Parts: sequence; structure tokens; C-alpha cells
Amino acid sequence: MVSQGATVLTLQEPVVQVRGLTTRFGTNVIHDGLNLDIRPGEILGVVGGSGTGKSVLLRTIIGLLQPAAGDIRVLGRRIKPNGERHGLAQRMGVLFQQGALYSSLTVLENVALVLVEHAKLPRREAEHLAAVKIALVGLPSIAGERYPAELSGGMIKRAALARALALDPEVLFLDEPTAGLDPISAAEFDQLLLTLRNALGLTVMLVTHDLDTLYATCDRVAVLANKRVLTVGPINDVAQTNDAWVQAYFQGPRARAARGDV
Ligand SMILES: Nc1ncnc2c1ncn2[C@@H]1O[C@H](COP(=O)(O)OP(=O)(O)OP(=O)(O)O)[C@@H](O)[C@H]1O
Repeated sequence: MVSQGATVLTLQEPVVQVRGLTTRFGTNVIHDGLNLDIRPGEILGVVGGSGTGKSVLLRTIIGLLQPAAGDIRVLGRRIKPNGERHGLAQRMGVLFQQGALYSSLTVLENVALVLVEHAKLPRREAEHLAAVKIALVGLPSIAGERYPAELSGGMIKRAALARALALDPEVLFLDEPTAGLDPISAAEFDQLLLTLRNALGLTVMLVTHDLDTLYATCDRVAVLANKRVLTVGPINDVAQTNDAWVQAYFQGPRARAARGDV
């Protein structure tokens, strides 16, 4: 058992537990009774056709969107429907699709800002720690002095990852982290993710379309379809699911290449 303040979390308990989740925008129902667990220390990949609600699911789990119904627990604590995250925000790191760095701040200032705002560190200390995080994600220290517009796509993803890791989170949420990267940068990012998960013991939810990333990094994969999780498990099991989208996705030429079949 691990004691987390008032919350006692059994090590085997899921780090993220979603039960009966319903989300909607007006009359557009995105999820309807969705269940999902993310286990301690795993990298769970979430895939599904465009518009199946992968990003909405991620944003709902971290408390940015309010569900219409259902129960979400992260690290044993309930994410309240009113968006109140009860001190969980600091324990969850998030990398959004576009990186979402402030363009008017340098990379070092972007990372340090999180430490000033959330950990209430003095600016000097925050910048020292930010430099450590920048090194952790494999960026040269000079990158800290650059503005986001001066960085390559791969460097921006790493900078955004440094920011996501600023507060030493236990759970990391990544939305399309390798989108827009060339294959070499994407493979390097995959390796970085694995290294960090192993070194820091992170639990990771990874929304992606990238088959190479799925095969390289994920312990389990969840497929979203028809407003729910259609199937979840090790990638080779999931790939056998009798479903048209799953077959087209996992048995197509890109999947065969990702597995090294061709
Ligand atoms: N803020 C919003 N207001 C209204 N509808 C939204 C909003 N955000 C998302 N949606 C709708 O919710 C559905 C799911 O969107 P979401 O971005 O989660 O899909 P996705 O599975 O991540 O897709 P993709 O793979 O293309 O990124 C879409 O129909 C989208 O138009």
C-alpha cells in the first residue's frame, strides 16, 4: 500500500479508473458508458478512428472537460464533475497535441513558469530546476534560451515534455506526441518515453495514430469505437479483434511495416 495524503492506494489498483463515462457536446454524444483502467507503470495506447473521442477522453480524465455521467478516479481520487481536481493537477503531467508552449517565453521560461505558478518556487530556483528537466528530455542547454518558434518539431515536443514533467508527475498524458515528426525524431521520442517511464516509474496514457509508437512503447492498447472501448489488451491480441476498423488499421501495410513483417 502507498499512502498519498488522505488517500491510500493499493499498488495493484488502477492509476486511472473510468467507469460508465458519458460525454457529450449538446446532442452529440461522444462516449456512452465507457470503462477503462490504466494500470500502475504501464504505457497504455489509445487508438480509434478520427473523431471517436480520444482527445475528449484524455481531456475529461484530467478534469478539463466535464462528463455528463460516470466516475473517474486518478490515483485513487475522484475527479469531480465540477472540474475540481483536488490537488491532483500537480500529479498529472500533460503534453497537448500542439505542444502548447507560450511563444513569447523561452523554453527555460516556459518550464520554469510551471514551477513558479504551481510549486510557488522563486524564479531563480525554478529556472535551475527547469534546466534539469530540459536536460532530462535530452535537449542541449542552449535550447533553454530559444523561443518555441526557433525549435524543430522534435525539439518542441521534448520541450513540451520537459514542461509536462516539471512537477514530477506520477501520471503522464500524451496527446499525439509524435504527430508531425519525421520518422527518426518520432523513434527517438518513443525511446525517450520508454527510458523516462522506466527511470521514473511513470504511468502513461498515450493517444496516438502512430503504429510505430504503439508497437515500440505500449504495454497495452485500447481501441475506441461506438462511443466505448471496443477492446483493450496487448497489441498483438488487440490486432486480432474481429472488427473492420481494427483489421484495416492493424493488418494494413503500415502496421505490417511497424511490426517488421515487410
Ligand atoms: N469543444 C468541443 N465542442 C464541440 N465538439 C467537440 C469539442 N471537442 C471535440 N468535439 C467533438 O468530439 C468528437 C471527438 O473529438 P476528439 O478530438 O476527441 O476526437 P479524436 O478521436 O481525438 O480525433 P482525431 O483522431 O481526429 O484527433 C468530434 O466529433 C469533435 O468534433
